[in-house]
Amino acid sequence: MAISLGSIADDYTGASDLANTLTKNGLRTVQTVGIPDTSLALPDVDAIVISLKIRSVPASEAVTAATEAERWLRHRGVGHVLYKICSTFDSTDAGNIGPVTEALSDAAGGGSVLVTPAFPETGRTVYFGHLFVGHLPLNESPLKDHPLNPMHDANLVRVLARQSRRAVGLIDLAAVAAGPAAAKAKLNALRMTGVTMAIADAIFERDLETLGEIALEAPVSTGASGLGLGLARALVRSGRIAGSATTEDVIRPVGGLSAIIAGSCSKATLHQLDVAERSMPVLRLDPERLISGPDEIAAAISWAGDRISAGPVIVAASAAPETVSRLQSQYGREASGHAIETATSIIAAELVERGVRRLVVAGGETSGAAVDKLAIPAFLIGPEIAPGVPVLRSVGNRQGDMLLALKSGNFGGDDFFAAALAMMH
Ligand SMILES: Nc1ncnc2c1ncn2[C@@H]1O[C@H](COP(=O)(O)OP(=O)(O)OP(=O)(O)O)[C@@H](O)[C@H]1O
Ligand SMILES: O=C(O)[C@@H](O)C(=O)CO
Repeated sequence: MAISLGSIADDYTGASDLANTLTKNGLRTVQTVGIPDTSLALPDVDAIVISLKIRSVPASEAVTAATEAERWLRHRGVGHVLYKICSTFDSTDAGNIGPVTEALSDAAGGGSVLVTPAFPETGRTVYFGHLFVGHLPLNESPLKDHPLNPMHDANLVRVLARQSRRAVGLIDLAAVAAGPAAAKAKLNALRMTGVTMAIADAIFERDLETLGEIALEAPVSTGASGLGLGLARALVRSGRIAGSATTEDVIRPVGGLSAIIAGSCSKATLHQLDVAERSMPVLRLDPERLISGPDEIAAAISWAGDRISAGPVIVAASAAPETVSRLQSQYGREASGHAIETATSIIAAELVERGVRRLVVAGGETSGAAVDKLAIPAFLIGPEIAPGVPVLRSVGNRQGDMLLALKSGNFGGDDFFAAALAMMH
């Protein structure tokens, strides 16, 4: 199997977002959960996206997991590895984007690394190193209230520098808009001054096409789906890939029951839950009871069990920022997040035991915990439900074929949940 592009994604929803972008741009892509076991039969693909759950773990753990995945990819002949990060640059001053990028680049022999979270299709643009979410700078966007990685600085050169040993510079829009030669010259000029990581501005897809072309000349790059688009288009343009990916067969019906589990507390998910509540039963979990013992989990499973044969149900831990901060000040940020993810993953697994085969999960960490609990080793990529969210078909799991959607917290339109279920039969 000749794999042209390898990616290591720092969370599972991010991995399916990237796999969706690569597929839409012609690359036959598979998403694996961790490094695939040798016994797992993978289809013939152009790109492989290894999903890890390393966005919010200690930096040293993230580095170990990512470098192991990099070694696995290089052994399979992958020439370029994209470290897939969040389009809102979710991280803390302790990492993990800087440390992992440096480790991957060092493992590949050093050199300059392009870094850009721009993803114009979902409103993420970078100008003079400042990340915008729609019309708002990152630090004024809803990401300022993220439960695990609140973002308080839109200047990514500064954010990345705080996490990194290497010096960080900027490839500004003027250089990017002038095309690959000018952007490359800027990257080289930075390198002459000892700067080997560069945040790259990008506002339009053509900027990402430029960046994809120069990124492909190096062994490693770091970015979100926008850079994935640039890399995929550069590979197809170069003739190295036929660009023939198709998705329709992936959504062959699987039958069974359907359910939605939400642990994302993003503004988008909270609104999507309110909209879905008009047409589906929604159970709002009590997060405090979830943390303090198993009763709330048992009650949720029983509530869902009573309703699910009549149609899809939603079980949600999601809450507004004030409620989240109250809980976090009582139990700690990581402890409460982890306890809630564990609880929602148990509920997801129990529902699958009771016949759910079509499952939507909202939230990256929440999806990671659920997919791990279900022990799904890989996914094939189906058609897109909303920008960044494809239908996935499970591969190699003991429950048999399932259709899933792993929704990044901030993605999807108002009616996302109904739209997702409408594509899964
Ligand atoms: N009511 C709540 N109070 C505190 N924390 C919560 C609550 N509900 C969920 N959480 C936690 O908030 C975190 C949400 O992170 P998650 O990655 O799942 O969503 P997201 O950040 O919106 O999605 P993405 O990473 O895809 O953007 C999880 O750790 C989850 O367990
Ligand atoms: O890039 C994004 O915004 C998403 O794919 C993601 O990583 C959210 O978890």
